[in-house]
Amino acid sequence: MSYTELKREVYEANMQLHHRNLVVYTWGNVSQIDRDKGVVAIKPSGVAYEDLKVEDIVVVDLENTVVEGKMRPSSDTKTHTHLYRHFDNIGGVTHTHSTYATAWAQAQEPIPCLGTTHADYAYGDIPCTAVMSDAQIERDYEEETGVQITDCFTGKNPVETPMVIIAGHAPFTWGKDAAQSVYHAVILEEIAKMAYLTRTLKQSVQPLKQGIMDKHYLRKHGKNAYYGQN
Ligand SMILES: O=C(CO)[C@@H](O)[C@H](O)COP(=O)(O)O
Repeated sequence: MSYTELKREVYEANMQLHHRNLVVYTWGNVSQIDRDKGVVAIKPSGVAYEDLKVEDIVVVDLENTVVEGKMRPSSDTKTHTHLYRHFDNIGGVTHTHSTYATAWAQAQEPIPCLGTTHADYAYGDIPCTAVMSDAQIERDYEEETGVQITDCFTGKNPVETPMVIIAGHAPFTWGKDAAQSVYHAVILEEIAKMAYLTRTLKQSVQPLKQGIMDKHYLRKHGKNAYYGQN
């Protein structure tokens, strides 16, 4: 894929965030990787979606060096590239401050699987990262945000749960490309809203039984969550 095609796909995905009302003003960003070229196209920092143009999309390498583009890449670039370096089966990453997912992130609580809608898209809780240490914040907040995400996915498959909430911050989602990472961001916001409303209706409601989660996982992935059998 040429840089032009990559930038076009990333531009369209960012505009989907805006059209789906998942972002306000300049919040959030979407990227996509071209693994053959070893580059990532990402939204420029501080640009309102209404003003965004395809040519504004910035191309960086996996060490965050700009290889094409006049604008500064998103302030979250290091988080995106960290995920691409550690999750080798993802092609697109989205970050938003969508209201309900961000509320769960600010509460520093994982989103429990309270219904089959959730079970269709994520296996078990949607994880919340651990609170970052002062040393991590001092070192490099954006890079350490990526570390917090990959740490909380130790032993978990990022394809089975393509979403996470960052304690005290907001959500990140991913997928096979930028468009699918945005799709997962839309789904996450709906799941977060349903979970919040469910808990508001009945605080003591329990998560789905494992058997139901397994059935939904089997239907979606064609294998048992635990046993990996087809
Ligand atoms: O999380 C944050 C700020 O808390 C950022 O994601 C902003 O929401 C967007 O930053 P840029 O991509 O414009 O640098």
